Amino acid sequence: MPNHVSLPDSLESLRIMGLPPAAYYISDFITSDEEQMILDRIASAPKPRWKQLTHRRLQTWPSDLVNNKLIDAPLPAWLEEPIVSRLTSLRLGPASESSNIFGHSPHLKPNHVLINEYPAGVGIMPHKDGAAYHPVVCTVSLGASICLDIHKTKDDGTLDQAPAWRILQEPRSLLITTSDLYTGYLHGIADITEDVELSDDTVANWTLLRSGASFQEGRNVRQTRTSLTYRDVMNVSKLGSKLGMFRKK
Ligand SMILES: O=C(O)CCC(=O)C(=O)O
Ligand SMILES: [Fe+2]
Repeated sequence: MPNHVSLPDSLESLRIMGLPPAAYYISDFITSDEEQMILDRIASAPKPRWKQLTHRRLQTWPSDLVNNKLIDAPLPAWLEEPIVSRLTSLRLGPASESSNIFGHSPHLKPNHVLINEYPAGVGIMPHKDGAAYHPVVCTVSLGASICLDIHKTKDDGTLDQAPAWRILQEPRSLLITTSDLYTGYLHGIADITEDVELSDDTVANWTLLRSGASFQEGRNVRQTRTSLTYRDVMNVSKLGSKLGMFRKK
């Protein structure tokens, strides 16, 4: 297992073809050591950090949004490095003047991380991420592989239950979804214990996988998979720091 990563000069070669614009997949974005370090930090977070839903749990860093607003606060060091500097080093095109993926976002880098833990058999309902975030979403997967389903809406506005595309996310990978794919479609994860019929024909990012061959008979038996979703919350309130100032007086 390599203990370093080599990132491409441009994301263009890692674009997931056949999807609406645009999504990119990097199979080896962090090392196994980095993956384990982050999983350890997540596991050692104080219990009140977890928000327990019916079937899964999550953490939000630096905090929950209130009315789509983030109270200004830094991310903890273990979520900032090495991931954020790697994310902001990724360029969309080959030219040196080409923008990095957060080059048009309000804070020029992600300021918020959602940590979702999915036990086998548990997913997330198809949804859109909504208006709070700049439309660039970076998802780092930890622990195990899982399929993300992309859904269309039907002409009457209701959800098309059958996914239009599937993206397979391996542990230590990065998936970037932007623009139309972010705003015009829904994404979700099925509540199943096994992803099946995985192949070049059914998985949009098959040729970009670390190891398509490891999914024997096209199957991925689900294990606990944790994701880090990095986004830039557009509206940031300085309220927290102002309160801090008042307290000092
Ligand atoms: O865990 C994932 O890959 C998706 C999470 C997600 O869609 C969300 O939290 O909005
Ligand atoms: Fe989402």
